[in-house]
Amino acid sequence: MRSEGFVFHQGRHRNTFGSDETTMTDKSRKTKQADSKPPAKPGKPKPAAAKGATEKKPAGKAKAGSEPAVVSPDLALLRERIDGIDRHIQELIGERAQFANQVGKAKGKLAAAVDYYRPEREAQVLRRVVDRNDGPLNDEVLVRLFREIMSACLAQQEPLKIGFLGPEGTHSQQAVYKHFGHSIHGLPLASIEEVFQEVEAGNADFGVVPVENSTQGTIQSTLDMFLTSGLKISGEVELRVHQHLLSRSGRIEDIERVYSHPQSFAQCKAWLREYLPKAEKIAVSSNAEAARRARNADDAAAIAGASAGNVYGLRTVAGPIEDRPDNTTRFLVIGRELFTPSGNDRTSLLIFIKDEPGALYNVLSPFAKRGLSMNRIESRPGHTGRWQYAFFVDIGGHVQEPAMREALEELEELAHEVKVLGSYPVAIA
Ligand SMILES: O=C(O)C(=O)C[C@]1(C(=O)O)C=C[C@@H](O)C=C1
Repeated sequence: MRSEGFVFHQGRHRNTFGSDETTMTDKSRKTKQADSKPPAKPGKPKPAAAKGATEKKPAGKAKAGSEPAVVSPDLALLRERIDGIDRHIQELIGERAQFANQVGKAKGKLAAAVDYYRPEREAQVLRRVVDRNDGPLNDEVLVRLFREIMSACLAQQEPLKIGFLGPEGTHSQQAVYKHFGHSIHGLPLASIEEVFQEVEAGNADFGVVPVENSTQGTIQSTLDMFLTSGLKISGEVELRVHQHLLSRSGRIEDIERVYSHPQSFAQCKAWLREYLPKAEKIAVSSNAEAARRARNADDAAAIAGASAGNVYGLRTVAGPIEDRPDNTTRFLVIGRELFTPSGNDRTSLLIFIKDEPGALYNVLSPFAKRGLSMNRIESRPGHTGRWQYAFFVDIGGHVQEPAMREALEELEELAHEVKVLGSYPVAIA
């Protein structure tokens, strides 16, 4: 049970764009994460020391948040350097955008924005960013910045249209921004089913849907959609999910009912038992919907992400309040086509096994034989009537790579039916 790591808040919480959502790659765990810690007390940012310059304390005492009338020469010099670097960065971003435009033209006259999008190339660019990173900024921060640059470069053609489980302020929306950057056109939709439908109909270029949570397990409704949908998985996003208790008044003593999505209630079970054992718990379709309802009464609260609090003007009563501090949700990006290998990919398969002894062992052996690792296996009723189970399996590799291609050919003989749901880059930072 959680005994520390959340704080009760008194004021309206500040916009924490991106700072409450980080990922859980091995590399990121190694680096010190300012943004994966519990909310810190407000403090003055520390500038990184510029090469060859030492910062002396400015003479005279300044009030917090203000500066002495005469700025010290050292401070002025440091700012001059920053100004120069900013000019340089800006020129380079402009130059990059021009080249990205030329790349777009080199692709020929394509029908729509989605045809210019290359997730495998973006993954390669971002992996290089991570490989090059020597600090002081951590991998997540740098990946986020470069994501935004690529997002803006691509949007020169036309912004991508991305469907997600709305309304505004959901963790799904955060996952959209994390994967595609902010230069997109987001389409908040009413259900996961609708996200699939809008991508199938071509009204959205891609959709982002939650598939599993580290605390709560699989989101069955998403997996079940793949049983009948022809859509392909083109990416995955891992999002550190922090839950907050949000209300209009910001006072815990006022709260008699709490709205949230069932998954979020489950993620905060111990906290609720300890601090709000008597409050009525009301399940709704999303956390953002919970926040929307909580804004209408002082005795109501919502469990949701910080961004939902910003969207609906709620105060943070306490947070983060999830029982497990590593609470992470994995989302899938769904689209209409398969993309080429990025060099570090995962393949998701749906395998309908034959109703015979050893069937599961048989269907997995073609991968094991070739050293292809299985990251995940999940069984669901097959919905076919005749065949009892469908297995969702994630394997390391891409369908266009020889070992995977051979394994799939062998598998075709052993399984009742095999559906390739997608081959896509492994989530980055
Ligand atoms: O390399 C490409 O194909 C590009 O279109 C350029 C670029 C980029 O900005 O780096 C932009 C969009 C694509 O999704 C991938 C990369």
